[in-house]
Amino acid sequence: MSIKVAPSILSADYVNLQRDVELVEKAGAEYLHIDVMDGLFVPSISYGAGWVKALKPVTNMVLDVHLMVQNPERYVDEFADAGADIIGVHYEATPHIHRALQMINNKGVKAEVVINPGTSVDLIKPILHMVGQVLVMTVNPGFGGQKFLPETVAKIQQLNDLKAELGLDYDIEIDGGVNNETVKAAYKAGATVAVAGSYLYDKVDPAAKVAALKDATN
Ligand SMILES: O=C(CO)[C@H](O)[C@H](O)COP(=O)(O)O
Ligand SMILES: [Co+2]
Repeated sequence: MSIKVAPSILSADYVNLQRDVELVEKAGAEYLHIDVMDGLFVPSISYGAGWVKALKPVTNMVLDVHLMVQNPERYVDEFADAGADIIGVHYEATPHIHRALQMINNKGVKAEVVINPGTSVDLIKPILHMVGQVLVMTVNPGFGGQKFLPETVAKIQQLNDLKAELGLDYDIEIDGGVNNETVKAAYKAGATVAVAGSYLYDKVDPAAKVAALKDATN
């Protein structure tokens, strides 16, 4: 089975957002990745729960919300109520990662923990049983268009091994610098979902790029 594709709207044309969303959905993308940035955890400010609410009725894709926000537990209810299907919180963004994941699970939303390139998988072992998805950042968070960091592949492999060892069933998502070449090693190591922003949207034909990611992981 090929990798699930999660286009990041960070690189889409905001004035023609519905068009760009429909393009990738028709091409077979399963998730829509929504990057929320607060100007504190990461330098930029992007968009909030209002965008999730607006996108909910125009797509059947899984709304995959990546909170790059300090103390994300402050916003869990708001994003869940807006229609998020998955809410991801950074291990590095809160001293209360367990509580944040509890809150997401209590809302009936799939909980995701996110780790930066400098964060070890060992640190999230105690909470892996609480998540439906782990997001391994393959760049440092905050910006689209960066280069994939190959040293993150070992962490994907470790998470895949742990899944079997602990008898758990989470998806492993990768985010940052993903294209039809970099996706290959990550898929081989166990990645099941690939976020792609600039690769899909910066140049021509996002639909062909969705197909290329699937072909590269077939
Ligand atoms: O979380 C993110 C940035 O922090 C984005 O999802 C990611 O950067 C996607 O962009 P690209 O595919 O261009 O690297
Ligand atoms: Co992201």
